[in-house]
Amino acid sequence: MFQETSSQAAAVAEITSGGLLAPKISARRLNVFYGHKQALFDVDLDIFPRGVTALIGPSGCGKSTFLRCLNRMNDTIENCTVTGSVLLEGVDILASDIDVTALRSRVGMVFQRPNPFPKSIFDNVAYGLRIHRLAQSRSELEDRVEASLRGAGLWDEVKDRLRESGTSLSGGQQQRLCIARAIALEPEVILMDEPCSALDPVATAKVEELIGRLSENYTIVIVTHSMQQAARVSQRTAFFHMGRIVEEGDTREIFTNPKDERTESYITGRIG
Ligand SMILES: Nc1ncnc2c1ncn2[C@@H]1O[C@H](COP(=O)(O)OP(=O)(O)OP(=O)(O)O)[C@@H](O)[C@H]1O
Repeated sequence: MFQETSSQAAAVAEITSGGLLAPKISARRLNVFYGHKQALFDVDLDIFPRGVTALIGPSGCGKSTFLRCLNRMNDTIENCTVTGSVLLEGVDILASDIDVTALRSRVGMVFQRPNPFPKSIFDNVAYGLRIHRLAQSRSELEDRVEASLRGAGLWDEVKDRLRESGTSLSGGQQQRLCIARAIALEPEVILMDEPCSALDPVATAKVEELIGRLSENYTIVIVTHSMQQAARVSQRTAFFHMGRIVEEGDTREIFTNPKDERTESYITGRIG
């Protein structure tokens, strides 16, 4: 269950070396309401730079709601109110004067179902670069598209078909295309909401391997229903239950020596 690449091991060492690193993101007293229904209750969580933090817990416990707070995706949901603070390198991203478009280019997101635009493979990756005017010339655009596709481990599979539609790819390739689209903007943080739930085991393994490589350079937060996946890809884990964080910390510790009986029940399959 706990096979680590050397880079993941390095990330673990860095993250766990006496807590020397400042958190990349700190959520404090985060409360989220959908209308009158409260979905998160006073959630505090630090997310450390680089490496992977997994959010686990039973269905409806608030994992996706929490994830969406980290790049203000809850703003798009009518009736959703968020209180508390989410500090990204010390700056509260929930503040009213935050440029949400700029925030989302720093904190990218990959969704449960691969959602490529109905555009060519090239244009899917080029889209954000064009919108944000991140390439000054056609050749720079092409270079950045190639680098992003290489970064997502997809280049060799698509280099001869860049003009074909993104939707013509397999599900696993589409998800890696969405990851390429996210990393094209060189975000600092990548949020992943069950990125493998629609994929077969082979495609899942490729995306997990990719997550391991990306975690050398990016801070990754992943929601997963698979405890095996959380154990394989993450160095830190937070266990949510009924809108609260019950326990969080080193993944190995959470899975081998949980402190709270609700965590233990969940990881041993007694609640779920
Ligand atoms: N758009 C919404 N409108 C109203 N209630 C919502 C909305 N999204 C989520 N909720 C409610 O908020 C609570 C937390 O939901 P959330 O999707 O964050 O949980 P989750 O842990 O990600 O669940 P799952 O694992 O099933 O995806 C649930 O009770 C859910 O019904």
